[in-house]
Amino acid sequence: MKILVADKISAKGVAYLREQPGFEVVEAYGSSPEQVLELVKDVHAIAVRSETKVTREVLEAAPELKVVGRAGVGVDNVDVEAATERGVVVMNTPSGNTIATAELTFAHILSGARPVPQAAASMKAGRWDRKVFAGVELFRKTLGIIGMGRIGGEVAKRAQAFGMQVVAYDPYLAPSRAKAMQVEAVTLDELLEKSDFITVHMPLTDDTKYMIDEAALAKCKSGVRLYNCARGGIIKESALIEALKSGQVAGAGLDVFEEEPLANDSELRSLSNVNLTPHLGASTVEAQAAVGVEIAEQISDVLSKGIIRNAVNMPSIDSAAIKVLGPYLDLGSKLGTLVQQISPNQISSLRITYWGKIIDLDANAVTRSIQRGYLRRISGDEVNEVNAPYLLKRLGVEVEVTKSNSDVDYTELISVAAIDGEGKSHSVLGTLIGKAQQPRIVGINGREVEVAAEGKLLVLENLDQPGMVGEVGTLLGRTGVNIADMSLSRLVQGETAYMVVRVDSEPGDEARTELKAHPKIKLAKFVQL
Ligand SMILES: NC(=O)C1=CN([C@@H]2O[C@H](COP(=O)(O)OP(=O)(O)OC[C@H]3O[C@@H](n4cnc5c(N)ncnc54)[C@H](O)[C@@H]3O)[C@@H](O)[C@H]2O)C=CC1
Ligand SMILES: O=C(O)C(=O)COP(=O)(O)O
Repeated sequence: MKILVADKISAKGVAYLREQPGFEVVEAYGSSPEQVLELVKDVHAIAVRSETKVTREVLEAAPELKVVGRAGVGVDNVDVEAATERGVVVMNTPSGNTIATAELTFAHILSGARPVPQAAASMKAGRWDRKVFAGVELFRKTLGIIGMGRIGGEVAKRAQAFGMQVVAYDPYLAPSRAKAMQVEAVTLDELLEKSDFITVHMPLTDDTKYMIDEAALAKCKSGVRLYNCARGGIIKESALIEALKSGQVAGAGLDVFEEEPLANDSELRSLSNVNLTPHLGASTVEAQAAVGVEIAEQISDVLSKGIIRNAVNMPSIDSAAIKVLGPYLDLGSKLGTLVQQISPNQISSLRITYWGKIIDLDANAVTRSIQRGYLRRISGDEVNEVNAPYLLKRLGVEVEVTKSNSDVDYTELISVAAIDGEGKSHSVLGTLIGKAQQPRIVGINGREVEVAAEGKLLVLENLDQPGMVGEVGTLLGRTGVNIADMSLSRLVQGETAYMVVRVDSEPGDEARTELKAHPKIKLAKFVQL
């Protein structure tokens, strides 16, 4: 397995990757986009920070790629949509640099209140300017935090230690968390009107882009101080520059920019009331050691064990969960494959129902397995749990999931029904049997059957008449196909019955043609699980 470390991650992280048996590690920092295209052509994993851009083009140039690991939080340098389409897991290390970024934010807040960088520069220049560099106190001032996630929360604690009043705007903030953090949850407008200092801590999205623009700045107190250690573009730079010049904003501290690296001639560089750092939030020894090792372990787990943690494009399953879910994932994948083979090529939806123990587990992962199983014969190797939902959506197939607590005859039961264009349902039912949790098919199209969900199956719907089992047995025997197991079922005597025959080898053309042409057999499908 080849891993490209495209941005500088900690030496410990790289060493961890090198120690893994069968791993080849290539370190290539500061490569041009053209060089990246060349470097990725045979890699299975790419480790990045925020510098290397993993674009759609890069993903297309990497046919072997399984995982992109971001040693840090923001994945804005990765085309997550394109990765998802291609079944590439994108993962980050969400908490390793929280404290580092909260502390840098505080360094900026303090440097905005007390002009330490400017005073220090003046001292270095040989001056003693005591009057020029007076500041303001944080004590009893109001800090507005926009985005109360991991970093916002740590900034709040530090602000409280300084005796600041904290107000927060975060549309997804649970009232209980606001209460626990002793912050006042307010609307964005209230925050803008009340705050002496404002800091932003959320990702750059369509909703957050230019959240602080001319109109928002006009709502702020005159002399407000603003900080952005999250993502460039949350505060509109052109509006901020004007407000810094007019004095509406007394000072600003920026670690991130609309374009990085910041242009040499950016006006921000020449304003005396703004402090700039070159995207240093996560740049502490501790944070880099943490995220470097974390991403190395996560990449290794995906490649060697199939364990996915902190994925941003699929639900994560850790090793403990995999132990419990493993048999369900296997059953789900088989039910998906089976239902696809007994239904028409074009369906409009997949209806999945869970009963029993499974409803208390993370059924999301099982749903993805069913989707992957359904697509196995349609999309081949291209499909996995990451892109299965996307690929089904692209085919126009809706997926409906129901968890039912009604009584059933099994400890757990999964039903997968493919609904065709005419609304007709083609369904399979499966369960896990015994201590070994063996997957079993216990129903097909509303008929009870009982057959191990493995190997080669012949699914037959025949007229319920004497001698059918014998006829099928003779036909298969004559064409050299041995029967391993068989299950019979019917709804009403005299109507059609279902026969599920587990066979040791695939019936040849002769047997298939005969079965299909048989006047008493309405459906004959050979299914490989
Ligand atoms: N400067 C640097 O080097 C670093 C920057 N970051 C950036 O800091 C940001 C925050 O990171 P974390 O706290 O770890 O993320 P997080 O996911 O823990 O928190 C983000 C918060 O933003 C909130 N949010 C989302 N949309 C919002 C909206 N429209 N308005 C207000 N709040 C909204 C979410 O509810 C969440 O609570 C990310 O953009 C991350 O990339 C993170 C680490 C280092
Ligand atoms: O983790 C993040 O979101 C960061 O912005 C840190 O970026 P970096 O790894 O220092 O290039």
